Amino acid sequence: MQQKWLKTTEVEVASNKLSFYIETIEVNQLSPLAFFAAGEKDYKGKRFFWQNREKTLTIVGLGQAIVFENRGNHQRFDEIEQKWKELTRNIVMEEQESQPILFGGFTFDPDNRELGEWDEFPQSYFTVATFQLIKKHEKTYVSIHLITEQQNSAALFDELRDERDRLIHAAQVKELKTYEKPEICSIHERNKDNYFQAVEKVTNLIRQKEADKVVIARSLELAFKNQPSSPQVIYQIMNEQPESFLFGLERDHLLFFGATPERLVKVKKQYAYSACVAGSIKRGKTAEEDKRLGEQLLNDSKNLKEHQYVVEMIEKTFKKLCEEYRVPKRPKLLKIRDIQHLYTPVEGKLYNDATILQLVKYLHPTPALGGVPRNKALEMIRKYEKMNRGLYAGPIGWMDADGNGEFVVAIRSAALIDDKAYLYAGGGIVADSNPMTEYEETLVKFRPMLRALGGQFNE
Ligand SMILES: C=C(O[C@H]1C=CC=C(C(=O)O)[C@@H]1O)C(=O)O
Ligand SMILES: [Mg+2]
Repeated sequence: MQQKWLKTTEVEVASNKLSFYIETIEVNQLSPLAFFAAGEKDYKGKRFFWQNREKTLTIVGLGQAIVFENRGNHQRFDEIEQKWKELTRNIVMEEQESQPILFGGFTFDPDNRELGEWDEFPQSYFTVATFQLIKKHEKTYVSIHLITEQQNSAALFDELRDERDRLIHAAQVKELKTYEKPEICSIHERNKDNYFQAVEKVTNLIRQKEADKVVIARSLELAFKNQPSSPQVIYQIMNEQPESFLFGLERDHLLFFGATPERLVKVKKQYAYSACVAGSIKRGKTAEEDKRLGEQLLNDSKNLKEHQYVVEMIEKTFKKLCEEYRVPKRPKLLKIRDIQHLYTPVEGKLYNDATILQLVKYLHPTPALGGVPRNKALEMIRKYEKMNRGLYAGPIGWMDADGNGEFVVAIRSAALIDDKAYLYAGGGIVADSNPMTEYEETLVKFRPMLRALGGQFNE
């Protein structure tokens, strides 16, 4: 096994008896998915996977050095921020190749009371992995994280080194493994009638000026012949959705995974980057038709309105948190495998004390997932949608000890629980929405997950 030892660090955790031990090595040629799969037996339910859209950063976590969970409604962003700061305050990591990463997600709406597949899930769920792989610009680092009260942990740390070497070896053996698609035995459109009623009701309320925009979603339930595995489905989205951000987050029996085109916010050295992604049309079957559909979308007043609400809200947030920022005047097209969207990137230089989790707190939910006005829209979603979104449409992502990180909006996503999967998709309802068109838009938005899970539809 070729590897280069980089650094072992021990830090005292502020205002606590804990110590945080970190050791990082650089390894040659290691497939992140194979490393994830190497944890199938011992770390299932305690793993995560992340890949950015540019494919310059992949992060895999196996095991949990620490878990931050929050079941309360409010302050959940501040609470995670404070816990992470406390844990990392004494870590000096500037310019390190590989840092400890806090990875996890926030549910869409902590005030939603609908029962279902998310009953066990906390409102925020973040972990630092025991074994963390980072692949950054073709270099791969594997770190061990141990957070413990124990004074003498040398023997324990040696065991972790052996375990790390075992995992790396197992991943190298499995490097080129391919996975079949799962076999579906039934697909059920849950609450389909309710969805049509909700869209109609909300459209009417918008026409009566009760709100400007509300995003209504629905879900599909799939049952499989055999229980699919997490590496099996992540493998599919890696092959099929190269233009999207990919994520997978396990907690006990649940894997939440997806391929989203929508960045909520990225922070790098005090610069913040967000994106307004809202307004949709399908891809064309030929280059010509695709171009025509794109032009149609760029000039469609209903979709432009859907989009504009998002731009206004993100711009307002950047104005508050940035000393300078830039918002293009007109949207562009963002084309991914199944769909094209209106897209406006936003960037700015943060005031010194602004943090990524503050941005997440202010931005979530943008009107691409919630609506305008925000609280009114959330009330209507709770009242008419009649499902619990769980992590769907919530912020999911990572941050490091220096405050850099990236969160995406967890759409084009599904929860896999044993031999069932729940897929989610929604769309922005405005005054001139039509229920059938919105329904058809959700069908297109289900495609990425449906395809990955072995579903059939006419391409
Ligand atoms: C709510 C979803 O998409 C949002 C993001 C992009 C375009 C959207 C739209 O055109 O309605 C939605 O606002 C979803 O995919 O489930
Ligand atoms: Mg739409």
